[in-house]
Amino acid sequence: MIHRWPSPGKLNLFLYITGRRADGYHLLQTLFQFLDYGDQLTIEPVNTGVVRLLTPLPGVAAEDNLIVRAAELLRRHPLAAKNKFSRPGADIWLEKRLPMGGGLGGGSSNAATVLVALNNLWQCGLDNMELARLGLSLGADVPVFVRGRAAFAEGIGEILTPASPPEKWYLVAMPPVSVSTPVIFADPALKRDSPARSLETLLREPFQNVCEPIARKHFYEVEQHLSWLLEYAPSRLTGTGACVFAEFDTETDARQVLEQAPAWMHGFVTRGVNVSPLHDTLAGAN
Ligand SMILES: C[C@@](CO)(OP(=O)(O)O)[C@H](O)COP(=O)(O)OP(=O)(O)OC[C@H]1O[C@@H](n2ccc(N)nc2=O)[C@H](O)[C@@H]1O
Ligand SMILES: Nc1ncnc2c1ncn2[C@@H]1O[C@H](COP(=O)(O)OP(=O)(O)O)[C@@H](O)[C@H]1O
Repeated sequence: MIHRWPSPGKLNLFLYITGRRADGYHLLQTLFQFLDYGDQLTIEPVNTGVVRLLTPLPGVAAEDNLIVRAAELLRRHPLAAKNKFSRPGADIWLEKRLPMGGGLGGGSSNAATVLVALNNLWQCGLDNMELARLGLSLGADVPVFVRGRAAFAEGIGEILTPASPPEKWYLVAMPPVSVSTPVIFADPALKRDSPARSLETLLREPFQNVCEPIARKHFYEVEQHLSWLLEYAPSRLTGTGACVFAEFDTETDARQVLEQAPAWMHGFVTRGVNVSPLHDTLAGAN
């Protein structure tokens, strides 16, 4: 049986850095919301003991692909041995819509979708907490996608408090550059001393992303896209970039601005959602 699973994008509605851990990782305070837009994974569970990704991503070796790494992690988990297949394996196809290095969390979301979907299809019986813990070893943003609730994240992204920000409409613009997260985090000018504040306080203040001035400085395309959007609506960088988003109260308003966009700007309009489309699918599968 072949199954289709959504792998949604995310936005960081705000992002502050409050310090660093001893290992150099940055301590964040960020608000995650999902997008009703993203990649699609088609998964066929098979009893071969082999995980295959049949749609390679240019520039990413299969063994480095977060889809394969997530599936292997679950396959080797002691509890996965108890699953319905004697030799759990999977054939996986990816329809990629989220730009890589876009700050929309595509790779992390792909990993989370594989963990949640294969846990269901192989009937491993791991709970979301255990899947999120497994996911954290693949990337800081995997746990929020596994848990599937909009959340205020602290630590390096793994301390999650569910949140319910307004579900606005967004015009997400995709500058044609891939921003590597370490490039932004390595810049000495990055503001790393924001005071740690409560979610209530942060929700009352104007939302900011401290990575934005760094991404604008390093990448002309980010500067160009953000400057254009700011003429029409409140707009910010997501994550460490490259994507930027403008927020609107209605879909019509967002679409009107996209229609006026210059030829060099590519983007899409979608709604922010506080429950991940992945979890809507999971609820339907059970
Ligand atoms: C900062 C965020 C906000 O969403 O940026 P985006 O990647 O979404 O743009 C993410 O948490 C990023 O998560 P992710 O992209 O998975 O980063 P990882 O692969 O875990 O880490 C890549 C590298 O970034 C640096 N890094 C990452 C996360 C963090 N809190 N502090 C760091 O200093 C480390 O040098 C690490 O080796
Ligand atoms: N399945 C995958 N989808 C996207 N990127 C992946 C995947 N597997 C590994 N990667 C690597 O992870 C990097 C970050 O990708 P992505 O999560 O899309 O960006 P971001 O973290 O900026 O949102 C990519 O540049 C790529 O090298």
